[in-house]
Amino acid sequence: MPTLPLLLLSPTRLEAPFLKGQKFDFHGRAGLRGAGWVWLECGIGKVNTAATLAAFVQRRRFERVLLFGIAGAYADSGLQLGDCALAEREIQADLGVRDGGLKGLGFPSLVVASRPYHNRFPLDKAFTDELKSKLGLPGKQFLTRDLVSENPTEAHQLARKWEADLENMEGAAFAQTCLWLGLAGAELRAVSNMAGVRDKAQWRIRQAVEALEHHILRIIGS
Ligand SMILES: O=C(O)c1cccc(C(=O)CC[C@H]2O[C@@H](n3cnc4c(=O)[nH]cnc43)[C@H](O)[C@@H]2O)c1
Repeated sequence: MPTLPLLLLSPTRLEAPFLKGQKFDFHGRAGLRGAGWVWLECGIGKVNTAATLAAFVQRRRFERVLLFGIAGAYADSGLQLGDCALAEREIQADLGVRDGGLKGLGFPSLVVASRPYHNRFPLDKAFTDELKSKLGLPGKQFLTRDLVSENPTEAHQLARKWEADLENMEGAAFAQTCLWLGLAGAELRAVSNMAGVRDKAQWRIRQAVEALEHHILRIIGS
């Protein structure tokens, strides 16, 4: 029996220039079909990501979904520019009250199999562990916000408050949507910048995308 294709998502097509496949369009989002995989651009930010994923899987069958892209590393994460990591957990850092997140409002954002989730969403453990050992990458705590850290002090405070290693703008929405829909989700990020550093001369986007290329091509077996 044929297995279902792997669904790959990235916020922009700039993070996936190395994928070659049959082009398609999904409500203005770029897509590609390859042997055993489908790639879809999900857009920047949480709303774009959750909406695109939920709409796309409504009429198509997938078991496994991998979100990949660039990200900012927090200074104490042990991650350097160009390094990659897989998410053990995603933190939705925008929701609820400043001290206490959504628990402070007294209700969860999601309940699955009687388990409440507030601001922290695990990625699928089996899929993530498989990728960690196949690719030799560490598992880290990822944090998602609509607003990026705009200076090192803000980045440091966020990292300390949430015990996070890496900052991005989509992952928590992806992890929450996967949990809700019963999809096995994993997330791979390459460090393009240190979080809070806005000087693009200090960013290494090309190096990060090359690191993504290395790992994604291994995953899809190209
Ligand atoms: O101009 C800035 O200060 C700035 C800071 C962070 C990111 C950007 C972007 O335009 C990229 C957003 C895009 O890439 C991911 N990303 C990459 N680095 C970070 C980060 O340090 N904090 C949050 N997100 C980051 C993000 O997931 C988006 O898809 C501009």
